[in-house]
Amino acid sequence: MANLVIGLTGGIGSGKSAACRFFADKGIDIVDADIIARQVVAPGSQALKQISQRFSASIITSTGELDRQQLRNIVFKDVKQKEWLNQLLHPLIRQEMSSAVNACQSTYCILAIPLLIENELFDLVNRVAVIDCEVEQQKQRALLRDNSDATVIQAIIDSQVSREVRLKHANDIIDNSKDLDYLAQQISKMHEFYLSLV
Ligand SMILES: CC(C)(COP(=O)(O)OP(=O)(O)OC[C@H]1O[C@@H](n2cnc3c(N)ncnc32)[C@H](O)[C@@H]1O)[C@@H](O)C(=O)NCCC(=O)NCCS
Ligand SMILES: Nc1ncnc2c1ncn2[C@@H]1O[C@H](COP(=O)(O)OP(=O)(O)OP(=O)(O)O)[C@@H](O)[C@H]1O
Repeated sequence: MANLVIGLTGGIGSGKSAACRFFADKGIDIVDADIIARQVVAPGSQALKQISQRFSASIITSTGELDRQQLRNIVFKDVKQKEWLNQLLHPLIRQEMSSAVNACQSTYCILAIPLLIENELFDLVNRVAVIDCEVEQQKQRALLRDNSDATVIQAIIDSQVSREVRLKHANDIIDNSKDLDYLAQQISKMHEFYLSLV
């Protein structure tokens, strides 16, 4: 197990995955909650079966996979459905994250969790690092990346804590308001700092 677990968080489109790639380039083990969230609904899983029973069989594609776009459009338009999904998936995701962190080998590791603050997962990490940019940049980046309309992206932002609240919980702030080269520089500095702590 790594000596130091850094919880990396940030709103949709803030740059968590981009930041993780730069940490991984330095040999740091990454545990990514979004990847685990996909594994727990893999084809044939119990959770996927429960999702199709609640919504409709058409939420599973012909190849047996979850139609994520369809579920995204349902849950971010209806808070009750989102709560149901969260209650089903969050305990499973939490359990898998714990095991994955225990298996980390690098000097320190990164646990990237979009909802670290919302779900008060502070006991899983030693420090909280927030990847930060303007909300407008978040929206633009998420819109460019995802096949979602602006209303859905806004609904996701509204379901997460505000930038101000997130920053209040930060031990470390990673500025992602400029280009990716600038982000890489920020990560290099943060990497040196984390190495100095272990
Ligand atoms: C609704 C789903 C199927 C949509 O899938 P899709 O591939 O379109 O999006 P993806 O999973 O890549 O999530 C994109 C971003 O949306 C945000 N987001 C996802 N789920 C949630 C949620 N329940 N509450 C708030 N924000 C969320 C996060 O910022 C995340 O990084 C998926 O997000 C999901 O299963 N969500 C529930 C599990 C969850 O909470 N995952 C995120 C934290 S572990
Ligand atoms: N500094 C940057 N300049 C330009 N594009 C960026 C920058 N940082 C990230 N991006 C791009 O913005 C999009 C969102 O970034 P990324 O996927 O890393 O965010 P995320 O926080 O992981 O999002 P989510 O919470 O939705 O999973 C991606 O297409 C990414 O390549």
